[in-house]
Amino acid sequence: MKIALIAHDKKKTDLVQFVMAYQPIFKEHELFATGTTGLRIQEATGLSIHRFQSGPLGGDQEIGALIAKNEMDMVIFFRDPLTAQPHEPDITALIRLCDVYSIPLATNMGTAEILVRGLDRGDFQWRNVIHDKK
Ligand SMILES: O=C(CO)COP(=O)(O)O
Repeated sequence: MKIALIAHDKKKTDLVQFVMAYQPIFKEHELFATGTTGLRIQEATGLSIHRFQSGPLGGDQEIGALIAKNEMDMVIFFRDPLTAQPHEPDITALIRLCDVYSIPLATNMGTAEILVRGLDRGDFQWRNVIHDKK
C-alpha cells in the first residue's frame, strides 16, 4: 500500500517514534512524506521514503494530487491543533480530498494505531479492488 506520512513541527517527534515502533510493518509498504517529516523519519529509521516539498511550500498539495488520482491508500497526518499554520488552506484541502476519495486518514496517534494494525491484518485489501478497477 502507499502511505503518506505528515506531521506538523510539534508532532514530528511523535510521528518518528510511531514509525519506529511499527517499522516492521511500514517497511513492507511504499512510503511518501512531506519534506521535513520525511527527512526526520529517514534519518531515524533508514526507511526509503519518497519526499515531496515541505508542507508550507506545497507538499500537502503534492500528496493531495496523488489522492485525487486514487494513488494513495492511507494518510497519517499528525496535525498540531494548537498552532496556526501559514498553509492552512492546503491542509484543509488535503483532508477534504481524503473524504472525497474515502482514503483512511489518521490525524492523531490513537487513530494511527488502529489503521496500522488494521493494515497489518489485511483490512486494506479493499484498496486492491479500487486499484484493479483502474
Ligand atoms: O506542514 C506540513 C504539513 O501541513 C508538514 O511539512 P514538513 O514535513 O515539511 O514540515
